[in-house]
Amino acid sequence: MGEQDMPTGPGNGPSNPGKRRLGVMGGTFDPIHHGHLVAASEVAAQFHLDEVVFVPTGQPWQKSHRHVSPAEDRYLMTVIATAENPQFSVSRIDIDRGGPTYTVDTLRDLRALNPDTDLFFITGADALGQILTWRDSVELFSLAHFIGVTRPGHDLTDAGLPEGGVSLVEVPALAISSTDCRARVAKGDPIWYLVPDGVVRYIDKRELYRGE
Ligand SMILES: Nc1ncnc2c1ncn2[C@@H]1O[C@H](COP(=O)(O)OP(=O)(O)OP(=O)(O)O)[C@@H](O)[C@H]1O
Ligand SMILES: O=C(O)c1ccc[n+]([C@@H]2O[C@H](COP(=O)([O-])O)[C@@H](O)[C@H]2O)c1
Repeated sequence: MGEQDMPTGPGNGPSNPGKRRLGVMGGTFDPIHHGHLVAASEVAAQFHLDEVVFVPTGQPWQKSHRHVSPAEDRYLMTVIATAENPQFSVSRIDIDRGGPTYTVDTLRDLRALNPDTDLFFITGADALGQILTWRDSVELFSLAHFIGVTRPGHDLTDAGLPEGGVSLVEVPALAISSTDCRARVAKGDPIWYLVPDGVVRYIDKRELYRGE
């Protein structure tokens, strides 16, 4: 996409020449898989992002009904998965803050750490559909532009969300979920090529998901 095709206007978020453009991909990443990586890569290209920071949750309060792997394991798998891409980084802010993870805190902290930067929060169709249940959901849209990406099995719609606050993006669809990866490991099925090779080896080394 050339500079002339740069997304602009109310539906495509801010276009402030000279300002850094930082993508934010929040997730529990239990484990991180190629669906996450493809979504981040595609949005980075389409929205001319300078960098995408992956932010593993500390305590995902909407997943409190199930066992979540230790934050350090999820953080390390995210580092392993993103290490080769110079445009990707990983932040510990949600883990180090402690307590339940709220995206409003993530975005406030990232704004403070990154002055003169426009933030683009990347989220899948399933999470986008739930956003009005998130803490301080009205404030969220003043802190970042939201980008909803397609995910097999979930309709991608911005119905009910503030006009101009959200862009919808088609990414090459990968029907991978962390839930399915965990279930495959528990059954002894392979997860090669669903997650990066280093993540397969880390899961094996740490014996994650075997008893689930
Ligand atoms: N295959 C996928 N395609 C596009 N987006 C995805 C995909 N998998 C996850 N996402 C998005 O990535 C973000 C983080 O997802 P998360 O870490 O919860 O993974 P998950 O696969 O949904 O996990 P789980 O199955 O445990 O709920 C969410 O916004 C989610 O919608
Ligand atoms: O802010 C909230 O209340 C909130 C509620 C649920 C999910 N989120 C965020 O949505 C992202 C994906 O979450 P999850 O649990 O689907 O991995 C992650 O960054 C979470 O912190 C945020």
